[in-house]
Amino acid sequence: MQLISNARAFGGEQRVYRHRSSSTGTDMDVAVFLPEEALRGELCPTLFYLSGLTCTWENVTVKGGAQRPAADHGMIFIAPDTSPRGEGVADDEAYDLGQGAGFYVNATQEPWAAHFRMEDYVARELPKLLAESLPVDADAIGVTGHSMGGHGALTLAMRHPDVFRSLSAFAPITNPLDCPWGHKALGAYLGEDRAKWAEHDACELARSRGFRGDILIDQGQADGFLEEQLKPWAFDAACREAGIDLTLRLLGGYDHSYYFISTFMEDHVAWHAQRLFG
Ligand SMILES: N[C@@H](CCC(=O)N[C@@H](CS)C(=O)NCC(=O)O)C(=O)O
Repeated sequence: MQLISNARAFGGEQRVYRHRSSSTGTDMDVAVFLPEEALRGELCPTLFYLSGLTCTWENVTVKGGAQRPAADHGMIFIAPDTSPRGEGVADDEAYDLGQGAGFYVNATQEPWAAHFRMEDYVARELPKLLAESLPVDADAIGVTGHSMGGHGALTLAMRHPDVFRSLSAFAPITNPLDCPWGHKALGAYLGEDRAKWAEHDACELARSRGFRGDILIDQGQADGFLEEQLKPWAFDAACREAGIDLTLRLLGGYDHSYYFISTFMEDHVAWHAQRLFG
């Protein structure tokens, strides 16, 4: 891993690394906040934050406000990119497909299949690479995310319970089988067989695989994507059916932006800290 930047923050360090990814076949950038404990070499619980459409590692790193609570709890905070990037990588003019919109799946369809392998990257390659290179406690990794990244957090945690032990999300896409973003992206990456989409639908996964812990979701009630794209009530119903303990907080007046995320980031870091510190 090549260190691209490093800045002191809250007694720790905010770093950005670049590394060659065997999953995507591209260089990937990833932001890593290390608290003071990690700088001393102590193994630390670690929270992955998966970002939404159009984002890179940078949005949450500069606007999410995660560093102070991560430092307070002695947690490492990881912000991966949302897709492979670069000239040789397929793309689409729309903001909700291609670069910046990897949807945390392994694409099987052309022209995406060569590089768009974000599930392997986030759930397999990155936890291993980080645990080998930094004081990441591989037995204490949690995952959260926003919007498309909330979908990534919910689905990857349920598909990879050996990797992710605690789970929360901000305004997640909960039912891609039943929303325009989901139809477009999963159709493009996985093809038209809806049975393949169901393997990456949080509602379906709640019923088929479940999650052994409890789950926190925060959702702003003034979020413009709420009714058409996010549908947290669908996930609420699925969790009730599956007997999963979901805390769904509907927050009056909050929208889809990083003002919303930064307001509640502290609660999410604390949620994961309570579950990861054994
Ligand atoms: N650009 C899109 C919306 C994209 C969007 O809202 N992206 C969210 C994630 S789904 C985000 O985090 N944007 C980056 C930011 O706010 O820094 C639109 O115009 O409708």
